[in-house]
Amino acid sequence: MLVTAVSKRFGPVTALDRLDLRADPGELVGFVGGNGAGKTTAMRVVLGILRPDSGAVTWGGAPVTPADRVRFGYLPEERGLYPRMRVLDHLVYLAELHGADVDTAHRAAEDWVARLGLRPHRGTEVQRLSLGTQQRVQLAAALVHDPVLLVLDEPFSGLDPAAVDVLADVLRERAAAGVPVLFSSHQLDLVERVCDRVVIARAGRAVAAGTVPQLRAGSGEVLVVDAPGARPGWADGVPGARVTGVEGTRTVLALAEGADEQLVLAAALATGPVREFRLARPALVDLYREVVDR
Ligand SMILES: Nc1ncnc2c1ncn2[C@@H]1O[C@H](COP(=O)(O)OP(=O)(O)OP(=O)(O)O)[C@@H](O)[C@H]1O
Repeated sequence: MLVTAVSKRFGPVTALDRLDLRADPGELVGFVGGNGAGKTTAMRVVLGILRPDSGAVTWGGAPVTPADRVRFGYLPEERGLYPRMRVLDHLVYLAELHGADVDTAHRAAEDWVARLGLRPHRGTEVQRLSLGTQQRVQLAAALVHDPVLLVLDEPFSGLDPAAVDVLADVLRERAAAGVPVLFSSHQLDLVERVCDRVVIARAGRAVAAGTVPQLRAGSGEVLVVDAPGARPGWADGVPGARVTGVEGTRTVLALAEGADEQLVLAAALATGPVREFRLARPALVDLYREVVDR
């Protein structure tokens, strides 16, 4: 699946600005970006729900057709299940809607019910389920017709840790089976853990794309300092050190070429006890901040 230079405006708002995006067969791609960066709009364009103002979406080298799209799996942002339908019936119905025969639809629905931990709920009306359980049903709905492409808008949101692990396994497995998988998420640690490649969007453009090691290229190591007594700005005077992130009592700093980390340590110790002081490779969240805040 290839998105080339797609633009989309809503009145005065430019949601997509010559966006490039691709997910190749067998690839698990994480699509990240701040609120309003254009992720949902891009996915809707891929699914044909929105028509782009310009640019192209291709599948297997040709413009995407409605027949292709029937075989795509989509988890929309506005979750859309029939509240009164029972879980298993709902999944069977959706599989049939996508062209599966009755037996295949039943088998697939039962398989996904089991896989996503929905067995106790198979006869329950969707509206009676907890939000996270509804989310599992919605995921099963995106998967039940054995899609050739998966496009998932924040599939991990609302899931408990066990369900996160199951879904991560499912997505990796689908990718290993040759399906291109594209999903959006704000959980950057998760994206870093599971994805082959990451695309970072800002203001409707892909501002960085690649594997996490590729995104790291050119940015040196970072210093992680945990100084619980430090006040904001504690590292301001240290030559060559720049704060790139703060998480709780931890500060992440980028060091310029030749900067002396011992000066950072001295500045940290001047604020009180230091519980952690280490050089690390930047995590995706650090790279993200670099790219998005730049
Ligand atoms: N139907 C619409 N009408 C008008 N503006 C829209 C519409 N859909 C999206 N937008 C605008 O387009 C921009 C991109 O929105 P989009 O939902 O694609 O971002 P996103 O990256 O998915 O954000 P989030 O992480 O908050 O879900 C935003 O400024 C949004 O307000």
